[in-house]
Amino acid sequence: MSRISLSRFLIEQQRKNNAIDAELRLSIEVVARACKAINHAIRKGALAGVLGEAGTGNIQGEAQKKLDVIANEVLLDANEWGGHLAAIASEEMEHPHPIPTDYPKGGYLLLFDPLDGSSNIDVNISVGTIFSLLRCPDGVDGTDEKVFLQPGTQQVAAGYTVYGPQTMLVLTLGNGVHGFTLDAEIGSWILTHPNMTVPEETKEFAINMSNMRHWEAPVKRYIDELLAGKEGPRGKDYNMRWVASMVADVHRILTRGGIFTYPRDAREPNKPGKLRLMYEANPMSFIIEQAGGAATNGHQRILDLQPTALHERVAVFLGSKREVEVVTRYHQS
Ligand SMILES: O=P(O)(O)OC[C@H]1O[C@](O)(COP(=O)(O)O)[C@@H](O)[C@@H]1O
Ligand SMILES: [Mg+2]
Ligand SMILES: [Mg+2]
Repeated sequence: MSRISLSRFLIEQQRKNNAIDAELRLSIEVVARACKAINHAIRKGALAGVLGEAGTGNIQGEAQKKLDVIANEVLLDANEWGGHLAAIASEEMEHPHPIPTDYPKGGYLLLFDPLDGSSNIDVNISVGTIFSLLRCPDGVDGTDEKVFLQPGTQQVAAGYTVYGPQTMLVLTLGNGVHGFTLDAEIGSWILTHPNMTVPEETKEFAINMSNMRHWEAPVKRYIDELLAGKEGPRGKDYNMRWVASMVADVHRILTRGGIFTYPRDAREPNKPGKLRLMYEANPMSFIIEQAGGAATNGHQRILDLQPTALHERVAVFLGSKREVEVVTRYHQS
């Protein structure tokens, strides 16, 4: 049986399905290539001296790990000369990054979380990269932050890489979700999980339970009911998993169903959640919806939210449709 590489898959999407143009295809290829280099650094770990703190902080006030900085640089470096982009935005940079004047430019905006789940790097647990692509309107300066502030419905592609027991890249171009496994010996992403779907029903949830005392009433009610199991109002026993890498938790949900939640809580009342809308919640919501699931902030569909800032935060409930519907309903009553 012939194997379908990411490159062949993307060419087919361009030529047969007209789902993407050449610029978008090349931009996705460049992101995927950079993720191979990040994978290489992660796999080397202590041998390459890449573990531990960088000794710096990002714009969000979070301490950066060495690999946060390395992954950001790898993605920037690859995409500024090889991508067909108008500008790049990252979790690790306060403002959009311009494409140098003498480099080729294009009509797309790339956003990424270069390393997701960075608290897990030093303990050898799965981490990931998340990315999102938007169009940059003609004649508009891509480095103007406002150009990035488009609702998630405007994404033309989104994906993530999970650096786990296998390295996988999961991608949507708005016509389904497809998973590619890195064949490290030949350096190719191979289509191994075509048409991934999230089952509508689930018995598995993901939340950081240690924050329970800070949750709002609808979240507390929802989780209490899951914990009550067969004897409770939901009438079944639920299992819980929390990797603390959104990428790994979402990948599990794409593979076998479940609900992932990172609600708003009372620890930092002025922040509507921990996760970032533009390069965490939006790409993951696009993927989950394309796989038949749902994603809300408890009140509204995440993809419909109008962003107001590049590093804006948002509450996240995503995964199996029925569960997302229940917790969203509880926020409305
Ligand atoms: O440590 P907590 O509060 O459970 O948060 C875990 C969440 O934070 C994150 O690690 C945030 O991502 P970054 O590592 O990119 O900042 C998510 O991947 C994960 O779901
Ligand atoms: Mg993250
Ligand atoms: Mg990160």
